[in-house]
Amino acid sequence: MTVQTTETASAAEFAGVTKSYGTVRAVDGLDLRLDRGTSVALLGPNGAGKSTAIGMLLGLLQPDRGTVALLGTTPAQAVRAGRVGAMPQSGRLIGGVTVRELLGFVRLAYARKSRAHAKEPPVPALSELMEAARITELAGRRADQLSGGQAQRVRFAIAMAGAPDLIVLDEPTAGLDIEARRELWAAVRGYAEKGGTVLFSTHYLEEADDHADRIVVLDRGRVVADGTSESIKRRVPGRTVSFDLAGPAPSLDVLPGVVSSEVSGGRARLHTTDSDATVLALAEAGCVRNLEVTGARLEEAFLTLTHAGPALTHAGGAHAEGGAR
Ligand SMILES: Nc1ncnc2c1ncn2[C@@H]1O[C@H](COP(=O)(O)OP(=O)(O)OP(=O)(O)O)[C@@H](O)[C@H]1O
Repeated sequence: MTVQTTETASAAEFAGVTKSYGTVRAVDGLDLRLDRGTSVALLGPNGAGKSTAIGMLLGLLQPDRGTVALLGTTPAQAVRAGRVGAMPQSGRLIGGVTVRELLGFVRLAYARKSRAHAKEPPVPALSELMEAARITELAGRRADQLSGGQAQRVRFAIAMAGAPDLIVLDEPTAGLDIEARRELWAAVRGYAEKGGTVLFSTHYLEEADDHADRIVVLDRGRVVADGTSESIKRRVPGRTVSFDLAGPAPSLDVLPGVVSSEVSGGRARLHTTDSDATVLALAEAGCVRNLEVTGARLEEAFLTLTHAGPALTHAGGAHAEGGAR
């Protein structure tokens, strides 16, 4: 039998976890194991149960059934020991202090704790923390007078202040512009590259594609897909044919193989189960330029796998790839 110490245990583990609010079952029999040193994206349409799962992982909510373990202990113990850093979806930064003062205060609280438990890793220096979160130039600014992107990076620095083994980010880039999103992800990547474990939820599918080693798709509280981005895309049969319309558009939906179509800004995108036949028919119609045939994108896979899409083809049938779950 393998003995799991807190050092060798998985980063997080849900076993048969269920949580309801009244008659709404937000999380429904969740089994999920997150390995250390990985970046995992939690995807799902609104109401899929992502925040509820994260709330239980952080010990903010108690499961009705099942167990949640965090770094080999209970969520409450791991959080109290500063071993997990969290960026919740909402929450204002306190007013009247500068970013440097706020971070200094949080860091000091962790440093005291770290001295009290000599085994824990030392907390990072303030300058190191600000550099890692890309907020050095904000040090003298009032914490309650920052833009959305700046405030998120400060929250990220707060999450990092205790040198955590795991960070949990609940929709970290919601409402941020492209530049602010890029800055935040650069900071998260820096943490992951040093071996940190990251769990994040997002509605931006390209963020999951770009920043996660593994994607877990939830729908109605259940796991409906689990694997790499590539493996999830492969679950959607067929391919996407895109082209610029060069002339009046034919009836795209009736072309051979086509199951759906959309036209936007003069460019058509067809989802087809027989790309060869579709392309031949388009060539005969002679109305296409800049033709491109690609596999399904994560967005198509997501829409197919969850009730957010028109077709509920696989819901309820969890599919795991690799690793222990
Ligand atoms: N405090 C609450 N009281 C009652 N119902 C709740 C509560 N919190 C969540 N729910 C319900 O539980 C379900 C799961 O919600 P949850 O917020 O976990 O989903 P989510 O995937 O995080 O959604 P979103 O992407 O919109 O943030 C939804 O049906 C939601 O309405």
